[in-house]
Amino acid sequence: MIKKIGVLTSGGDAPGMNAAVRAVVRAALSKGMEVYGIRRGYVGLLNGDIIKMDERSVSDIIHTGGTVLYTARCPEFRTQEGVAKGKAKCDELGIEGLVVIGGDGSFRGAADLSAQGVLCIGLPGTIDNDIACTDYTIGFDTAMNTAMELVDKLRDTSQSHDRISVVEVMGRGAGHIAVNTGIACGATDIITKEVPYDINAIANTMLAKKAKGKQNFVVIVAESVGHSQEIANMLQEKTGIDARATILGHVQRGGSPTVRDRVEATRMGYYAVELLEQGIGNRVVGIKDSKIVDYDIQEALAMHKEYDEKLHHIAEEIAF
Ligand SMILES: Nc1ncnc2c1ncn2[C@@H]1O[C@H](COP(=O)(O)OP(=O)(O)O)[C@@H](O)[C@H]1O
Ligand SMILES: O=P(O)(O)OC[C@H]1O[C@](O)(COP(=O)(O)O)[C@@H](O)[C@@H]1O
Ligand SMILES: [Mg+2]
Repeated sequence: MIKKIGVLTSGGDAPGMNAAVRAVVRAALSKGMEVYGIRRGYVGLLNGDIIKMDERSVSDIIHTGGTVLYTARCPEFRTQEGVAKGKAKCDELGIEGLVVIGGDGSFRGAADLSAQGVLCIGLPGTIDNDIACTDYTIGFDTAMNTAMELVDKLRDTSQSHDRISVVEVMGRGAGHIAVNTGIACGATDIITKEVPYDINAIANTMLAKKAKGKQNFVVIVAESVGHSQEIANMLQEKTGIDARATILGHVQRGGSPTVRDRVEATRMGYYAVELLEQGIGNRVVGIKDSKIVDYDIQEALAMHKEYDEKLHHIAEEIAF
C-alpha cells in the first residue's frame, strides 16, 4: 500500500482548489497515509518547497478562494531534465503518489511524471471548464456566478444611460464562461470564437430592436475573441448608440467557492486518494452525467470538448 503522497495546485488558480486540497489531505490521513503539500506547483517540487500536512493544515479553508498551496507556471517542468529532477525529489522524500490540481498544461506535466514511475492523479481545477474528459471543472461555477453578478451591476448603469455594454469575460481558449454568463444575464449578443459573428449584422439587429423599443444592450465577449474595446467602438459607430467596454479580468478567479464547487472538489479529491490507495496512477478524474469517472491522462488530453452552440443560439433568439 502507498504510504506517502503529495498534493499540489498548478496553473491558474480557481475557487474550490482549497476544498480539493482539504479533501485530498483529510482522505489520505484518514486512510493512514502521510501527505505532503508541495507549494507553487511544479516550481515547489523542483525547489523542494514541500511541507508535511497534518490534521490542522487544511482547517478553515473550505470556504476560501485562491489556493493555500500557492500556484505557479513552471517552464522548467516542460523539459525532460525538469521532469527527471521532479522524480528524483519524489524519490528523496519517498513520495509514491501525487495529486495534481490544475488544467490541461498541469496534466501534461503529470503524464510525464507518471511515465517516470510516480503515480499521478489529475484533478480538473480551472475556471475555464475547458477540460474535455469532464463535464465540470473546479472553479467554473464560482467564476460564472461572479461574472453574472458583475454584469448585473453593469446592466443597471447601461439601462440608465440607454447604452451598449460590451463585457469581456475570461476563457483563454473557450467560450464556456461567456455562453453561460450570457444566458444568465439575458445578454443581447454573445461573441465567442466557436460561433462566427458579423459585426454589421449585430449592429443592424440592434437598430431593428431599438426601433421596436429596446433601449439598452448587453454584449458578452469571450477573452478568446478579445478586442472588446474595438467591438464597442465599432458598435457605437455603426448604431449611433453610446457604448462602453468592460474587461472583468482576474476578479472572476477569486472569491468564496459556491456549493457546487465545494462539493465537486471534495468528491473528486476523495476519489483521487481512493485511486492512489489502490495503486492506480496516470489518471485524470472527472464528472460525467453527475458520476465520478477517471481516464488515462493521455486519452483525456486527446479528447475534444464540445461547445454548447444550441445554448448560444437560444440566448440570442430570445433576446428581443
Ligand atoms: N507539455 C508539458 N509538459 C510538461 N509540463 C507541462 C506541459 N505543459 C504545461 N506543463 C506544466 O504545467 C504548468 C501549468 O500549465 P498551464 O498550461 O500554464 O496551466 P493549466 O494547468 O491551468 O492549463 C506549466 O507551467 C508547466 O509547469
Ligand atoms: O493569470 P494569468 O496568467 O494572467 O492567466 C489568465 C488565464 O488564466 C485563466 O483564468 C485560467 O486558465 P488556466 O486554468 O489554463 O490557467 C484563463 O481564463 C485566463 O486566460
Ligand atoms: Mg489551461
